[in-house]
Amino acid sequence: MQTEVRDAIAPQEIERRRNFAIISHPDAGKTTLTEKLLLYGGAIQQAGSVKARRSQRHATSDWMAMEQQRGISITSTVLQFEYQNCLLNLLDTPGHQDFSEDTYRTLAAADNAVMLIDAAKGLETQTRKLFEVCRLRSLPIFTFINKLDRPSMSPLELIDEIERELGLSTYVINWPIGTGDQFQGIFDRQHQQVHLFQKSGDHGTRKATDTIIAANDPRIESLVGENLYHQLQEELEILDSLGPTLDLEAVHRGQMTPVFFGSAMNNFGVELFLKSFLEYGLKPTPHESNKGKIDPTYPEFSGFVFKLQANMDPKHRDRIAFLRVCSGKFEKDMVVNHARTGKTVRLSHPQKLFAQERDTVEVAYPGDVVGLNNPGTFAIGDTVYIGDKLIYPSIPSFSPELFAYLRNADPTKYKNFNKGVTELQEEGAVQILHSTDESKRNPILAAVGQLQFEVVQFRLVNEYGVETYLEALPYSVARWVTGGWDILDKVGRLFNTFVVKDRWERPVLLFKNQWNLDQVKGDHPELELSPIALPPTTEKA
Ligand SMILES: Nc1nc2c(ncn2[C@@H]2O[C@H](COP(=O)(O)OP(=O)(O)OP(=O)(O)O)[C@@H](O)[C@H]2O)c(=O)[nH]1
Repeated sequence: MQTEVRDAIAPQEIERRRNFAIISHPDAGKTTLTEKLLLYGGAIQQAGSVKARRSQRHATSDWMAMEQQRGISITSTVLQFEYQNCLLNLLDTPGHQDFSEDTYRTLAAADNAVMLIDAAKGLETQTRKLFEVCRLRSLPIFTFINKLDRPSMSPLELIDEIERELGLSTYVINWPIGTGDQFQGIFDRQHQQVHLFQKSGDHGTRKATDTIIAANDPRIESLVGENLYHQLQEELEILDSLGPTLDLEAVHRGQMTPVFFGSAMNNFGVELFLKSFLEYGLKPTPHESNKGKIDPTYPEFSGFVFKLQANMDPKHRDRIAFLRVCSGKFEKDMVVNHARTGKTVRLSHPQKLFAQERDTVEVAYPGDVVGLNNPGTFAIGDTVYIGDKLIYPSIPSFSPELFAYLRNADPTKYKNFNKGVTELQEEGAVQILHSTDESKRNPILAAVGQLQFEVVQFRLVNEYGVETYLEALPYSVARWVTGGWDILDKVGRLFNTFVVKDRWERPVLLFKNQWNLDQVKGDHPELELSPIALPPTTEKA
């Protein structure tokens, strides 16, 4: 075990970092907003290049050819960029909702979430689901309501929906003046300024310079039109009288969300959002561990793995573990302790995962994410540390919604089949359950979306040389039995329920629908059922 105590890291390296993930429903504009943020950060010269780089990479990738065929993104990266001397880490997640398990895990490594909403649609299913995951972690949420240049719901209605349905209080930082064809700009309540909207002729591929005028400038009425001007005055009065003041502590506890309006495509409202996010967003936060909260200023290096990904570069058949740095300074080639195995590991070839480009990382600080070479060393949730033994909490699995037996088409390849299934399970590509009937050996794939199945089958052929077929099971809800097998034995037979076991041999109940689940809950109030599962704690230090 390494005993050398390192120097405390420069506090400004922690102070200037902000780490966040974007949660949204497909099509709300996540890619567009990401590109605009990178544009302001100077990480790219022209919006559109992230997508372009992605597709270049697709051309050289094999299993990710699926992404290209379907025009979806399965992989995720971490985009690091600087703005006004702050360093932002955007934990980018797959766009497609079938891969939301991946997003759930990524949220475990995020300090802040940006909730992106399409102004015409309001809250949508995927956003609600991801919001629930953020709530579990009490993540601060910054809301950006997008596409104001298109016909939208009323802004007051949008705010009301967030408050009512998510139980989140709102504080409006900027307010739209008109929407759709009538969209004239936004009112910045904090600086008492109006930013006039100009449609960007080039789809906002370059940075925009807003025309800003002071709120008391007499020209505003004529610039935005008499009707909208009066409407704005009325709405601002409503906001002033109803809305609470910005309570930063409540924001940081995830109970109040600062709200911004804009149009990512037109680069409008994006910079104002970015500036406020830097001001109010949480800096790298302390993380719970077996030794209590570990502050980012703790001088020893520590971090945890939140995601694994294989074959990002098919030429090398590589496997990457995404490590979130929690404390101390990460240095290339450092030797660290691996909490789960008790072994020491040299962290060689660390990578920065900007879009699809890889750069070697020499140093990294709390809030950063580093890509580590992973020839099977790391599993999701693993802690690495220097100094006193630390263990960060495991990363939960969420209820899958689709289930199918996976059958091996060629029994002579059973070894490859088993290896492939085990490795894909460890990587978190899919959850695996098993029937309690020993004669039924085939694993049950359990996923959030159909495409997860397809990726597993595709990769089993491409990486393990095994053809498989699926036999769908008619269930849509899974619940872990908190009390284990004993309580289940006491309860006796359950109707309309399929009892299976997870990879740790714990009981899981599958239901056809919510109604069946509610019925079982009603009939057996003594059964404690959980939609979330944590790996069993193998060790306490
Ligand atoms: N009118 C208008 N269109 C927008 C705006 N922002 C994004 N869009 C369009 O909305 C569509 C979806 O945007 P994307 O950025 O691809 O959305 P996404 O959320 O990344 O989508 P997924 O990849 O499916 O998750 C695209 O056609 C964008 O051009 C906006 O401010 N105004």
